[in-house]
Amino acid sequence: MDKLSITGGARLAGDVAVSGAKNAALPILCASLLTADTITLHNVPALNDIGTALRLLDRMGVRAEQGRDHTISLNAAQVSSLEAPYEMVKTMRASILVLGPLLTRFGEARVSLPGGCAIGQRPVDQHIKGLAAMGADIKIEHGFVVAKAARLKGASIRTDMVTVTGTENLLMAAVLAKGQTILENAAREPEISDLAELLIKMGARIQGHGTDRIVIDGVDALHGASHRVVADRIEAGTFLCAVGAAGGDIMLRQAAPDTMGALLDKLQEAGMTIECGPDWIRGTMRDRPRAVGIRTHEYPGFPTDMQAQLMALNCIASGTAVMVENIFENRFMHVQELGRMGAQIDIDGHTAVVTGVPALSGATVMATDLRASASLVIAGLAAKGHTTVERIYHLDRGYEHMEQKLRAIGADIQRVSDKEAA
Ligand SMILES: CC(=O)N[C@H]1[C@@H](OP(=O)(O)OP(=O)(O)OC[C@H]2O[C@@H](n3ccc(=O)[nH]c3=O)[C@H](O)[C@@H]2O)O[C@H](CO)[C@@H](O)[C@@H]1O
Ligand SMILES: C=C(OP(=O)(O)O)C(=O)O
Repeated sequence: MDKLSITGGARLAGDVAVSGAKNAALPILCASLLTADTITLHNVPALNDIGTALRLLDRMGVRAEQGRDHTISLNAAQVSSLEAPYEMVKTMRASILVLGPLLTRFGEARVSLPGGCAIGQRPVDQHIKGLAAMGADIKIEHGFVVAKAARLKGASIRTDMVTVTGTENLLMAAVLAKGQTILENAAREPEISDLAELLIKMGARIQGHGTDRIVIDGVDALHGASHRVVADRIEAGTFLCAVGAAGGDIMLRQAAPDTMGALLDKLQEAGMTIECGPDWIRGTMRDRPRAVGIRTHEYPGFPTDMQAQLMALNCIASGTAVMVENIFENRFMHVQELGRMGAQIDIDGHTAVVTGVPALSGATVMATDLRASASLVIAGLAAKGHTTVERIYHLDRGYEHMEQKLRAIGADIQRVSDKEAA
């Protein structure tokens, strides 16, 4: 398994091009199942999760052609399997996003039930409840969600909690359903709006995306379209936190600052100077950061996917930060590893109290999930001495060439592959 070897202390300065958003690209790839025409996507990030999604679609008979410059064309004219097997769903929970498209276009689907994962149980009961309300005969059988419906019917659906992939699955199911679907308590994440914009280009009739009430009038068929995936606000935020913790001056290009309000406010509160244009963000950090408290919340609140990275910054900030994780029950797995680097963090339930120390000290640490891994990298960049981050396959799931992008702005960071380490 690859590791990252980091020598901390370098100031970070320069330009970074932000990749397309993993969490927008994954539902958008699955949306290709909704039509027999070709969908052409630009700005698709080169990530392991995207590879997994393409392999899953390939097994179903979707033909994909990878062009240059992060472009992929997909054609689902010859779908031959309506099943998402366990081996794929277990490596990527977002595989559940094929359920809505398969069921609504082909009238049946068999998708392995995702298990829990490091950050929490993450059930998919709301996806199932919504599809049942649209008339699907849906049950759990031998670890699979098995669903059938001659044609889904529009329905009024209020999910019990705000769910991102739940909203996406129901949105994709509703675009080909008969009649009108109203999704109440819908998630408002920018990745949902990005998916809705592609669906509208394909001929779907959707209103209210980006709000908590989405109204969809089903159509009989969708057609081909092309679309550029929105910038990854979490990747951009991760680089800003790295500069916030290590010090420096970064220019993020191809970014979407309008999707990052809650984080940008907090970084300014921490002492970072932020300037933005329509598609760029410049972040400058000259002094030691000030500790900043957050409560994670659904968009437009502070994203849970940025909690771990901001915690790394708080570890070396002046003052004490109270950080509350409201979305996932077990998303403090990085705390113990940060502690091995000298961080002072107390956890009480879903609250972490981080008392900043003047400096962290490098150590060997183990990554446990995607954003936890990113927080350990940030801590390593800011720490004194040498840090090894083990098990970085989590990082490769969601960050495109992270170490190369960091090296280009002055970080001393190397990937050590299995063979070299042996
Ligand atoms: C691929 C993708 O886009 N992943 C993102 C998506 O995950 P994901 O869509 O899985 O997260 P959800 O928004 O569904 O989860 C929010 C909360 O609702 C709970 N829940 C959800 C669905 C359900 O049927 N039942 C239920 O109880 C979950 O356990 C969690 O506690 O949104 C999360 C919250 O912003 C992000 O951290 C993930 O990066
Ligand atoms: C939790 C995340 O992703 P996933 O839902 O794919 O596990 C993430 O992107 O931080």
